[in-house]
Amino acid sequence: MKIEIISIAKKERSTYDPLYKELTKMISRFTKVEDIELFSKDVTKAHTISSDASKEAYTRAFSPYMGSGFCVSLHPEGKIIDSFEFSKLLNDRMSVKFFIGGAYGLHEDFLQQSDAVISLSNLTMSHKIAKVVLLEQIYRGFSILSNHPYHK
Ligand SMILES: C[S@@+](CC[C@H](N)C(=O)[O-])C[C@H]1O[C@@H](n2cnc3c(N)ncnc32)[C@H](O)[C@@H]1O
Repeated sequence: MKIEIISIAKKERSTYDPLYKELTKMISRFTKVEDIELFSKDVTKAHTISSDASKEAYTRAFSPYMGSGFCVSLHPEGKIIDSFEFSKLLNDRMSVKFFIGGAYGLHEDFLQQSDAVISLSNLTMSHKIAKVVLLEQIYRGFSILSNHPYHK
């Protein structure tokens, strides 16, 4: 199985890097996670235009990654699920792709194309924090699926 986390984010050092590294290492006992950060000139330009233009640019950046695998979009107004439901997203799949939007979120059309749209809570988080929470839930999800004591 392969997991990809694809986000609209500048490739730069972050305070959260040690957490990403630690959680990715924990998950590696179950599967490999690839962290893909995208921030094209198209996105930079769209940010100077409008929220809609920005969301369209995010969709263009994501489009090469859509169409294969099980595509899960992260959206504050998505479906609130618990960790057991989250674990089912990972169960028996060859490829799962998680999409984290940019400053303006994700386009409605993109959300409709996704196989699932989930919320991590009613709180809106920065994309960097959303990735930390997502990684921890991926580890917890695999722990649930394999009856590992991490999830008590
Ligand atoms: C700064 S937020 C975007 C906020 C934007 N106003 C919106 O409504 O989506 C950047 C990204 O982080 C992710 N995110 C933030 N909070 C989230 C939450 N509570 N649940 C799921 N994803 C979240 C989403 O992918 C979002 O597109």
